[in-house]
Amino acid sequence: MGISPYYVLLLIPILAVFLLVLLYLIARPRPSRIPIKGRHVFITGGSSGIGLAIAHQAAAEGARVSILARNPKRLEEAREAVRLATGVEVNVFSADVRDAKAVSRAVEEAGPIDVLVCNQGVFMPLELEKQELEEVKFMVDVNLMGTFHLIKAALPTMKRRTRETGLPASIALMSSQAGQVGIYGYAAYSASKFALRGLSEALQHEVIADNIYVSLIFPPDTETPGFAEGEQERRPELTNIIAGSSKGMKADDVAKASLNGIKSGRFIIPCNFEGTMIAIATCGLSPQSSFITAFIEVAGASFLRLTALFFQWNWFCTIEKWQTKNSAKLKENTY
Ligand SMILES: NC(=O)C1=CN([C@@H]2O[C@H](COP(=O)(O)OP(=O)(O)OC[C@H]3O[C@@H](n4cnc5c(N)ncnc54)[C@H](OP(=O)(O)O)[C@@H]3O)[C@@H](O)[C@H]2O)C=CC1
Ligand SMILES: CCCCCCCCCCCCCCCC(=O)[C@@H](N)CO
Repeated sequence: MGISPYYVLLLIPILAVFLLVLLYLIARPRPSRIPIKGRHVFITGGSSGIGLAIAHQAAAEGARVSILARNPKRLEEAREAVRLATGVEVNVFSADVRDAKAVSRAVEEAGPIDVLVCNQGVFMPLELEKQELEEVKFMVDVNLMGTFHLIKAALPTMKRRTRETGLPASIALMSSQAGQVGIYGYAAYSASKFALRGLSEALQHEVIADNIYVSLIFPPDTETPGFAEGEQERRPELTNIIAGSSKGMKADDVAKASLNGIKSGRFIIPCNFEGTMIAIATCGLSPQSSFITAFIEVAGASFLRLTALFFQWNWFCTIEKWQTKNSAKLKENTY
């Protein structure tokens, strides 16, 4: 007599179903679809790399596209490239995002925005000790302050537009996997990208009543002109090794993941498999509209923490080995 111990096993699926139902009820913000077709998508840094790839795809999907960057020649080339590929005429705006007035003029001229993609960004990896404060400030100004300027300029008309059309809108910010985990060589860059997360979490609370969804995009190393130009050879070798833990991507694939995430109103948008793992490991107190992802976050928490600790262990070992090797070399050279 008595209850068979095997009944205990039944508890697992029952708990899982209970948890799924609970998460379905409480996941916030409520899921939404954000249409792109026929709507105004404004992309900063849209003349190169990831931004240009997003411009191409948004145009191909029937959006009205505007791009903003500094260099007018590169903007014209981008306009031409999108026209050749899709037949769509892109509006171009030359401005430096560090100049709040110039940003606000461009945004006004472009007209009300439905999807704002703050993608402009600069990256100069270097150990903080060797990096000039000027470069630190440059990254913070372009990556963080530039994003503030854009949102401040676009928000009032975006709000009016969602009220008038009844359709949800989106503000998407381009962070980086280096905005989820700080790694060697990225003290300044990571600071500028982590900051976007605080901005996004707070902003999502403030704009949900206006039917605006905030998205944060976290790409790994991506093949772009900006990445090819300086980063790969300039980057400290330890940064190369650690960043190599996450598989690199093509700009087109990052753009596809970004647009899919934006259209589904996702708060956090990972781009590759490692990115999905990092997103779950670093979910923290962030908004989550998908109850399925919420379920994975809850069920996977301890396992992913353990995995993350193994990654850190591996990285610290690499750093230690590297430094022992280098100090040996240094000694050789002095004798
Ligand atoms: N490539 C990568 O490995 C990764 C990139 N990212 C992020 O993705 C975003 C795009 O990167 P990626 O495509 O590689 O970069 P690129 O260097 O290829 O392009 C950067 C774009 O931003 C514009 N831009 C730069 N500074 C300013 C400024 N002050 N004002 C206005 N526009 C500016 C550039 O135009 P112009 O110079 O004419 O102003 C260009 O259009 C960045 O935010 C980056 O941090 C995230 C993870 C990985
Ligand atoms: C729990 C499981 C964890 C799994 C793996 C963790 C891997 C972390 C890799 C960090 C990569 C940082 C890339 C920065 C890209 C970038 O922004 C620059 N190219 C500049 O643009």
